[in-house]
Amino acid sequence: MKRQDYLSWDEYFMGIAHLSARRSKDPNTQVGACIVSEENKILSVGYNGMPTGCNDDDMPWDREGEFLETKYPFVCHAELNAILNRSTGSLKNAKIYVSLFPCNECAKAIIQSGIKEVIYGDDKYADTDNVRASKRMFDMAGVKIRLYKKTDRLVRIEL
Ligand SMILES: O=c1[nH]c(=O)n([C@H]2C[C@H](O)[C@@H](COP(=O)(O)O)O2)cc1CO
Ligand SMILES: [Zn+2]
Repeated sequence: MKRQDYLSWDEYFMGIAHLSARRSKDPNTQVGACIVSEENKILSVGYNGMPTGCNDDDMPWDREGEFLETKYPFVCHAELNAILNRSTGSLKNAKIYVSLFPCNECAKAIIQSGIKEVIYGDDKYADTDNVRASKRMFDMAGVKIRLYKKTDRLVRIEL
């Protein structure tokens, strides 16, 4: 008989999103994204980080202060990185697993790339206009949004 406790597709892809987030240097919020095709094949992954060539150690990671002294104008979001990391082929009808609900800028990129479903783990910024704008655009564009349902399964990987 086959194993019964194998990971579901949702657990597998959300797990990869969370593992990718562990690469993030952001001291406050680590975000990971995993894009998969309609056939559940992984197309791309990403996490939030500074643009290529912009040294992590020379960039600010603060949340407050002078705008140019914070991370906000510089950091590349996990979803955008995952979209841009896809070297060839289209993302039409793909799904994106993200540990955090996408901001409005990422929502635009998600819609324009042809992604049709967003499965998110956390929505801690739900009360912001940013996220309200995302939801409005997803709704109008016919992009399905779905909260990832936690299974309480713990996966321990020895590294
Ligand atoms: O959808 C997202 N994707 C994403 O990668 N991020 C990144 C940008 C920042 O590095 C960090 C948010 O930082 P903070 O929670 O401290 O404001 O998460 C943030 C959001 C939501 O705004
Ligand atoms: Zn974003």
